[in-house]
Amino acid sequence: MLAKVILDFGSARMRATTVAIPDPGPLERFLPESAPGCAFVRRGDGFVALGEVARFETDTLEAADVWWDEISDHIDHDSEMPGEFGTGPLAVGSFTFDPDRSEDLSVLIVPEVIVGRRGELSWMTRLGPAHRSTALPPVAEPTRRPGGLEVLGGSMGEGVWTDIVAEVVELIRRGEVHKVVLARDLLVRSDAPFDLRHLFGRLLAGYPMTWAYLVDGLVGATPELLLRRQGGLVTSRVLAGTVWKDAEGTDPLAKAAELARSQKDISEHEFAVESVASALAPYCQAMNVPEAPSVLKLPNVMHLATDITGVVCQEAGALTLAAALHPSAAVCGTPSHLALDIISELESLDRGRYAGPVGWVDTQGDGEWAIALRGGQVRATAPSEIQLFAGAGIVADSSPEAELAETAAKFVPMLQALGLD
Ligand SMILES: C=C(O[C@@H]1C=C(C(=O)O)C=C[C@H]1O)C(=O)O
Repeated sequence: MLAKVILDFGSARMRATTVAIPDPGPLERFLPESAPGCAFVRRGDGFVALGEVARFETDTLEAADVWWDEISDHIDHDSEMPGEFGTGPLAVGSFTFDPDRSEDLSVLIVPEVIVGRRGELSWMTRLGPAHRSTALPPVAEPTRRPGGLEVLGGSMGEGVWTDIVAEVVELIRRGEVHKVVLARDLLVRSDAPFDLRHLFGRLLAGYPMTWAYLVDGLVGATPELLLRRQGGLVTSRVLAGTVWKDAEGTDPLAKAAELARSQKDISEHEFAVESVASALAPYCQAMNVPEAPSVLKLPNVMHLATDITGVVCQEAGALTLAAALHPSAAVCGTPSHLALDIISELESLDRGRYAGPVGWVDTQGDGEWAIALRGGQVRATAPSEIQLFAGAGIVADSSPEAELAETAAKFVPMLQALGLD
C-alpha cells in the first residue's frame, strides 16, 4: 500500500516526474481493493491514480480552483513528454451538485502515482523524490463481485416521485419555470463492503463509450462531458432528450428517428445547449454551436447530443470553466436559479455528488470534467451500501409515468454492474 504523505505546500517544493512506459494493459488492474484510488477512463484511454499526497475537502469549485492554483505553483515537473495532454501531475475531484443543500463535501485529491494511456502514448507520473524508474505499481488482487444484494428502495416511493413530477409539470405550464430536472435514488445493500473496482470494471466493459469514473467512493459511467479544456480549446458535450428500450423491443432505428423528431425532446435539448453556450461565452473568443443535435446511442438509452467547441481565453482553467458551467440545464433546469429552488423544495433528496462535476485538472489548467451521472456513492460510514441516482428533465408536456420509466432506464448501467439486471 502507498504511504499517505500530506505535504506542507506553504513551504516545500514538490517534485513530479513523468516517464514514458510500454502499454500497461488494462489500467484498472493496478487499483488495490483496500485503497482503490481514483480512475477516469474512456475507451481504454485515461488514468488510474494511487495514493494521496494532498486532499482538499471543500464545498465549492471556486475554493478548489484557488487551492489547486497554489499547489500547482509549488510543483516542479520533470517530464519525458512535456505538453502531452493528460500527462503529468494533476488533481482528481468530485463536487456536490448543490453545496448549500448537501451533507456531503466535495473533494480534490492530488495522487502520488498516476498510470495513464492516451492512444499510442502511455506514461507514469510520480510525485515525490525524483526517480526515473519505470517499474509499475504491483497488479492488485482480483476484484470481488458483491453478494447478498438487497434493493432497499429510494428516499421516496415511485408514487410520491411521480406526484412531484406532476406538481412540477403544473408549475411549468403556469409559466413559473421552463424546465426542471428531477432525480430519485435507489439504495442497495450488500452483505460485505462493496469492491468499487468490480463495479468500475463492469462499467468499463459494458459502457466503453462513456467516461467511467471512480473518485472517493463515487463510481459510475457517464455519457455527458461538462467540459474538456485542452490547450486553447474547450469542448462540451451536452445531452438532453432521451428515449430508451421499451418492453416491446421497438427497432432502435425507429427509436432514434422518434427522438430526432420529438418536439418535447428537442425543446428540452435546446434549453440545455443554450445554458452551456451562454455560460461559456464570457470565457471564449469564438464558439461553434451546431444547429441541430445528433443522436447518441448507448446500450440502455439514446440521447440528443450537441458538442459545443470554443476558443478559450488563456487564463480560464478547467476548474474555472466547470464553476461557470455547473449546474447546466441538463441536470438542473432553466432558469437555473429557479430550477435549483424547486429541486431543493420538492425533490426530497440530498443529491450529494450525483450530477456534480467529476474529473481532473493539470497544472496548466487543462483537464476533463464530466457530469457524475449513471453512478452511485458508497460512503466510508456505510461501506456495504450504495446509493444510486437517476434523473430526468421535466418540461411542459412531460408525463410522470414516462419520466419514471426514463429514470429506470438510467439506473440500468449501475444495476448491471451490481449484477442486478
Ligand atoms: C439527469 C440525468 O441525465 C440527464 C438528463 C437527460 C434527459 O432528461 O433527457 C439526458 C441526459 C442527462 O443530461 C441522469 O442520468 O440522471
